[in-house]
Amino acid sequence: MSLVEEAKKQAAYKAVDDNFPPHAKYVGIGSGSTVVYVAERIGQLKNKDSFICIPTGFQSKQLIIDNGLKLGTIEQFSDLDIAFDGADEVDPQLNLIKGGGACLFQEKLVAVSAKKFVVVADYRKKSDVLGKQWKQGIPIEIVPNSYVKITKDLKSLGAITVTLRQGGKAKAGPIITDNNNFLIDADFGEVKDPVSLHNKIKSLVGVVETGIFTNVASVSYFGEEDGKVSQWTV
Ligand SMILES: O=C[C@H](O)[C@H](O)[C@H](O)COP(=O)(O)O
Repeated sequence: MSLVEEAKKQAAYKAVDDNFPPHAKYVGIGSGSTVVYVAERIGQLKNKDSFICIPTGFQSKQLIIDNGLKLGTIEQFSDLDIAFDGADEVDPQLNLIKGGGACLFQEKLVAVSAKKFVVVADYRKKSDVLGKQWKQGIPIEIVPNSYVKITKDLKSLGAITVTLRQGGKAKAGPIITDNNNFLIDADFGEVKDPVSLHNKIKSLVGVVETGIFTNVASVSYFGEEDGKVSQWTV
């Protein structure tokens, strides 16, 4: 296992061990490569038949199924005891950039529905200020036919570059999210005021959600290069 992969695993295992409520009924499971180890650890719990897991997208649903956990939906269970998820960048106030894996709307829905939201990440995600480490831009989920208008609007708001994310080798054309939307990456450089930037972007017609998460995480676990796990809390 590579250093980064080991760091992800250590952070995820400790996050579950420290935070999983003994009598949890409803648990949110996020998306990405770090949360794979969260699902693995939760799948090792002896009482895993006593709670229901709520996914944040297709990959997350598969993780729940593959680890022998009970699956539910956010429509059925909208008050969660806890949720775990990864992040692309984390600042010391626990503002986050998320959506590098094209999931963000369902992730935010699950995160804000949980009494406690725990972030799991490796050492590369720590940052003084959002936008310093994660150079790809702020992921923004949009309704497909609004992309031309929103591209212009984001530039007016100060975006340096605005890119309609492509599906890569496996798909000619833009990536389609789990909610059948498009995804834009807008580079605003270093984001000094994430709440204000989120609010401005969110007010544009056609924007479904932004990948700026503020005032939602209460603790973040980071797997370090030396094999230890560090924590930031607010
Ligand atoms: O869209 C993806 C999610 O926001 C992920 O949680 C985020 O990209 C972090 O993923 P990873 O754990 O693979 O770095």
